[in-house]
Formats: sequence, structure tokens, C-alpha cells
Amino acid sequence: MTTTIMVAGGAGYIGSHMVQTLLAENYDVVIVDNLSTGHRQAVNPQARFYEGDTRDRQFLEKVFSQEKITAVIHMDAFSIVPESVQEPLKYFDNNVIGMVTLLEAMQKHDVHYIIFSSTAATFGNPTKIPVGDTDPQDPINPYGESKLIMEYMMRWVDQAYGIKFVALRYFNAAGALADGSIGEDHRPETHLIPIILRTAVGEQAELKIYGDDYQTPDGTNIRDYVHVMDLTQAHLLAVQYLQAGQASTCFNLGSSTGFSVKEILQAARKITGQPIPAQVAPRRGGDPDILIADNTRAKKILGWKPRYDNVEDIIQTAWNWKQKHPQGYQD
Ligand SMILES: NC(=O)c1ccc[n+]([C@@H]2O[C@H](COP(=O)([O-])OP(=O)(O)OC[C@H]3O[C@@H](n4cnc5c(N)ncnc54)[C@H](O)[C@@H]3O)[C@@H](O)[C@H]2O)c1
Ligand SMILES: O=c1ccn([C@@H]2O[C@H](COP(=O)(O)OP(=O)(O)O[C@H]3O[C@H](CO)[C@@H](O)[C@H](O)[C@H]3O)[C@@H](O)[C@H]2O)c(=O)[nH]1
Repeated sequence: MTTTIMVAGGAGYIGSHMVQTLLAENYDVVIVDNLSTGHRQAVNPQARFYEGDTRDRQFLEKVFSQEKITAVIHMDAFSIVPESVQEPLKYFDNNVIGMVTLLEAMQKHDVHYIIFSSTAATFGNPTKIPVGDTDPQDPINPYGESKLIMEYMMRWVDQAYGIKFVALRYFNAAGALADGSIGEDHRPETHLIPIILRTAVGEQAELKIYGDDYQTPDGTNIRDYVHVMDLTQAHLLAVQYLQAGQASTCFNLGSSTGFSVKEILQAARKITGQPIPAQVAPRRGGDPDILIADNTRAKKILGWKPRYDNVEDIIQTAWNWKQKHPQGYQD
């Protein structure tokens, strides 16, 4: 029997890669997306696409009535940290209310499993590095807070209605499908690697390095870059974990290796063969010095085996996408 999975946010960066992985594994896929930050061109034609908003009860009723969904992969959210600080209610409205209506629809239509895109931002300034799955969570921006609230909501909903969840807290998602056919296209783009590649092709005059006075060896922030296709594999394993009757839980997903902004820049210069001018600029605000995941539990319990363990390979896939789609999606 085929298993039908709903990918909410399936027209987005990580969502479009998720759909690709599910289809390659012969799952039947339903995409729900309002295209607020996603792209019509990123919608895989082999999936059934419902254009609409997860806060819209009537819309969700239609989708859940027409489709026999086994599990929901929840990736639909706003996720720009500085914007969340300026417009917190926009974030609580989209992220938290969207989760309320989705869980309501799941309860009504007897859907028992949800895999949720959570984030390292739920930890705020972590108390230790690497960050473990059960370390204290204390977000320092509304985006991270909205995601932590969503984790808590799923716990209570599991207790009340038995909807089982796996929350996957990604560290820095990066890279693209290796053939460069889909990739990262946020507007505005705030993420380091796509901005560096944009600078490599001359779309931007120079990279601004946001601060070189952090408590790290070269003074720039250290992050844990994890390949988007490795993230999608973890979701697949999480669906199987829940289908096997295991308990709800949360995992940190990263490569367990950290790279500074300057190290990423150096690696990108090597991959692209371009000089990529850079200038140190003031701190951006809200950036923790170091974020590195402890991925031991995800490896042990889910059996997750990240395939990309070299940051240059990750950047190479992002570069493949950039070269094939210099202007991103054309929609
Ligand atoms: N990119 C990262 O490094 C990163 C790290 C940690 C967590 N995450 C989380 O992963 C998820 C995906 O991130 P992304 O980088 O692919 O973002 P994205 O903006 O590319 O994708 C989000 C998708 O959700 C859709 N969407 C948003 N609100 C919606 C709504 N109310 N109804 C229907 N569709 C809606 C958007 O149109 C978009 O297609 C997000 O939940 C984000 O918080 C991302
Ligand atoms: O033009 C730029 C852009 C970024 N950076 C720095 O590069 C690092 C990485 O920044 P970015 O790519 O924006 O990622 P993060 O701010 O670390 O946040 C990402 O990773 C988090 C988890 O680690 C997730 O919660 C967020 O959703 C996701 O956007 C940070 O030190 C930034 O200060 C620069 O120096 N210049």
C-alpha cells in the first residue's frame, strides 16, 4: 500500500528537497503551500499541489477530505530572524496559528504522525557546545520562540489526542540537490553561503562579515552547516520511526562540525575560483558566537548517516544550483 505524505511548505527551499527525496523513495506526495516565500517552479509536478494557507481551516478541510494522509511533514513557517524581531506578531500568527489549524485538521481526520522543522534558534545562546537534544532551550528572538511554542504544542496534543511527533532541530541548512535543478532562493536572501555565491558572480560587490570580535579562534561566528539532502533523509527515518510505534521526541540535526564565516568564505573561494571580496562589518545582532549540534542521538536512534561530511562538497552543490540558475527561480 502506498503511503501518502503531506509536505506543508513543499514549495520552499528545504520542502522542495524533501519532496524530491520522498518521490525517489516511492512515497505518494501532497504539497500544501501558499507560495508566500516558496516558488511555483520549485513545486515537483509528480506531487499533487494544493495552493493555500495552513491557517485557513476550510482550505485544510478540503485537502484532508480529498487525501488520505498518513503523516504530515511541517516545514511551512516564516524564518527570517531579524524580521521576527521587528514584526513578532507576523511570526506568531503564521507559525503558531498555522500549527494550531494543522493539528486540528490532523486530529479531525485521524492523522497520527507529524515531523516538524524546528531549529537551533530554540536554544538561544546555548549553555554548552556541542548542543545536546535535552539542553536548556531559551530563545533570544521571536522566530526561535515561535518554534519552541510549536514544540510544546505538539507535546500537549500528543498527550491529549495521541498525535505522535518528531521535532528535528536543524542547525544551518545548506547546499542543494547535486544536479543543481532545485536550490535555495530566499527573497531577501539572508543566509551566508548563497550570499557568498552571489558575491562570487558579481551580483553583490562584497560580502559583509558581520563581526570579527566573537569568542572564536578567528573572531567570526562558528556554525554547523548540514546538507539539505541529509536533512531530508532524517525526515524519512523519522516517519519510519513513528510508523514503528516509537515515542514522540526531538533531535538536533547538524554535522557536529563547526566552520567560521571566514572558513566558509575561504572554502567558497576555492570552489568557485573567484576572489570574492569581503569586508568586516558591525555585528548583525542576535548571533550566538558558536552553534554546533551534538547529533549522537539522531545517529543512534534514527540510524541517521549524513552523507555530506565535507563543507566544500556542500558548497559545491550550492554552486551547481547558482551556476544553473543565476537569477534563482523565474516566477
Ligand atoms: N533554512 C534553514 O537554515 C533552517 C534552519 C532551521 C529550521 N528551518 C525551518 O525549516 C523550514 C523550511 O525552511 P526553508 O529555508 O525551506 O524556508 P522557505 O521559506 O524556503 O520555505 C517555507 C515554505 O513554507 C511556505 N509557507 C509559509 N507559511 C505558510 C502558510 N501559512 N501556509 C502555507 N505555506 C506556507 C512558504 O511559501 C515556503 O514555500 C522552516 O520551518 C524553517 O523555520 C530552516
Ligand atoms: O551576509 C552575511 C550573512 C551571514 N553572515 C554570518 O554568517 C553566519 C550564518 O548566518 P546565516 O546563514 O544567516 O544563518 P544563521 O543566522 O546561523 O541562521 C540559520 O541557522 C539557524 C540555526 O543555526 C536557523 O535557526 C535559522 O533559521 C537559519 O537561518 C552568521 O554568523 C552570520 O552573522 C555574515 O557574516 N554575512
